[in-house]
Amino acid sequence: MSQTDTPVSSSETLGFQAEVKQLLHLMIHSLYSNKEIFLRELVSNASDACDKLRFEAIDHPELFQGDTDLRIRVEFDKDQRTITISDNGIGMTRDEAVDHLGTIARSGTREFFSKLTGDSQKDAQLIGQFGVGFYSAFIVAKKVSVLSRRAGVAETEAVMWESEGEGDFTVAPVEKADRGTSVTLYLRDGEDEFLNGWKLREVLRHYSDHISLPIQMQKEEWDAEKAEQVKKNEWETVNQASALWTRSKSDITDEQYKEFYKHIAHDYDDPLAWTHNRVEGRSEYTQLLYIPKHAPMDLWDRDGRRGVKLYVKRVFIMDDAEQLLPNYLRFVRGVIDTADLPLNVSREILQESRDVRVIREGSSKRILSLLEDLAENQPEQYAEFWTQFGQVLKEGAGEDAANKDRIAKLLRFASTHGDSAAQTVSFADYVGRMKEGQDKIYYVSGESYAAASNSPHLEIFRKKGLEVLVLSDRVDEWMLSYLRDFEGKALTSIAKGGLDLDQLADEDEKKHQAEIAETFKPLVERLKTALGERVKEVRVTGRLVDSPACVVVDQNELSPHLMRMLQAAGQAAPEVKPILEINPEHALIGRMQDAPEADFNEWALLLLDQAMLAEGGNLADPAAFVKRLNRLLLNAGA
Ligand SMILES: Nc1ncnc2c1ncn2[C@@H]1O[C@H](COP(=O)(O)OP(=O)(O)OP(=O)(O)O)[C@@H](O)[C@H]1O
Repeated sequence: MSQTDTPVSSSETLGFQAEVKQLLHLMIHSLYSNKEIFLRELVSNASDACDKLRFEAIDHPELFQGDTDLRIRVEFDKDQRTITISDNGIGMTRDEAVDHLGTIARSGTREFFSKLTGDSQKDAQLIGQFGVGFYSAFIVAKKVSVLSRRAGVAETEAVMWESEGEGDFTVAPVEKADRGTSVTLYLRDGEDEFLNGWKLREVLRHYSDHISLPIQMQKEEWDAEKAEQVKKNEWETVNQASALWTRSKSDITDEQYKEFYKHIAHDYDDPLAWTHNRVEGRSEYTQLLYIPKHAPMDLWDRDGRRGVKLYVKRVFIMDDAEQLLPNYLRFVRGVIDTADLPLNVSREILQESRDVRVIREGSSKRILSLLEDLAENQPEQYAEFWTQFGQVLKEGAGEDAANKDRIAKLLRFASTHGDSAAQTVSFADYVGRMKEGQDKIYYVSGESYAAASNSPHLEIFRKKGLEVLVLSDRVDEWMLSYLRDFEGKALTSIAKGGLDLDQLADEDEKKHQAEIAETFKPLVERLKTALGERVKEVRVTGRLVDSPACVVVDQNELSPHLMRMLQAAGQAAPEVKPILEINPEHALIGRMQDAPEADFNEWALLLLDQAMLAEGGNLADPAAFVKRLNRLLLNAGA
């Protein structure tokens, strides 16, 4: 080997960030049954380091210093009981080693640690979602040494980072003849199975075959005299060493697709589905896109990591290329490799490029097709997808006008049909169950499933057996402002006034309603006087069965739920006065009519307040409500 590790000055001992200590502990205890993944993680880092160098060298070719054959090497030493993974990639300076190997800079770190339960089985699952990375070396190693020299810096400015994976690590300046990083693992007792060329090759082929760079090991030959494999002074490549996405689909096994996903997505779990296509013609690009099984920790983080890596003619250009997919598909992970962009493309150029627009449209369509296929042919998988990413996909109804109709078909909702909070009903299911004469898709919205599904507005729908979609995700109201109908059937809130159920009522019912309205006119007038400015209108309704009253707003006004959301977000929302609708058939309304004039005002206010509460609203003066309620209860008992 051409590298030395003679310290040229004293070393420094530094402490790990608290989370690193926790992660190390967790990893060693929970991933023990799958320990060979350390090799995948270290090879993956080596490959990323080479990609980074190749990218920096586009503008600074001198960084190569004549050595352009990027490769990864894996060696083992039976006597020392070590395994070394080395690369001639970008390398690290002292500060980079301290930052990258002593802390966890990833977004979502805090959420991750707050979710840990102490139950190692559950935590092992979580750690998979978090991605394990470099620290997985400590699953098999009692000590890890990282010798690294950043491309472009002097031989004397290399760094030696060492740790036993307890609370701290040391860094010392050293010399290193060539650029890149060597990670040496001093194996724990009992891990000798990895000190074997055959075993290492097997693990590499299994987990790292998709790596596009050559992974080399020393050739070995059987020595009959010694009766053992003897290493030769020659390197051989043990993987296919071609970028996976450039291979033809028929040459790639599912296992290879899955391993590649784990490499690029930093996920420990298999993906849910993927799509791999080469587009030729006016624009030329290859896409290999995956849908993960779990939502990443930073899905709702504005600065969260996006998942698509951009390559130009096989050269890695950037992670996180957010222009390649619309925001509502931010959960997709994968690679897009294009021949249409220059190697020195910047994020700014990406933003304006027509070619990028074409890729984005093409990729969105591919993902939507993949989802349609899942929904159609693997409904259980689709349900899994929906639980994890449904809320994000709903954003698409507003964000992607061109694909709005396709997205609408992919949406799933809770509904009164199944009376369950599970979002499993599509618009098509709903339309298929519509009653004769029904031309609208009805929905009710609220802060939670419980609040929405207990809304008094639902009573008449339940009575008539009309299905209503129950919407309670934060994004729903926003989505509804873009999605007004589905295949010509208007999406209609049942909490808005002017609900036209007439077409579904028979003649007798209509007559009955008209008579009642007439009979109760005087009561309505009294209520209007009593409530004054508090309400926009008071009227008799046929939509209630069990409740005495409810509040509604006009069709073109903001729903009370949306208004509360706007207020909670600190936005100015116009004041909307409610319309109070009363159920003349309710016993309480009968009681009111007979109440002495002095009590009538109290009853009126109580009726309005309880209708507001039932609908999920807040009362301006809750204490007054309680006092009034108690007084009337006492009177009733008297
Ligand atoms: N061989 C290497 N060459 C250069 N830098 C490296 C190498 N290995 C690790 N690093 C640096 O250390 C950082 C931390 O590595 P680590 O594997 O823990 O996390 P990651 O690769 O960013 O993400 P993940 O944990 O999901 O794999 C890397 O992002 C990189 O900057």
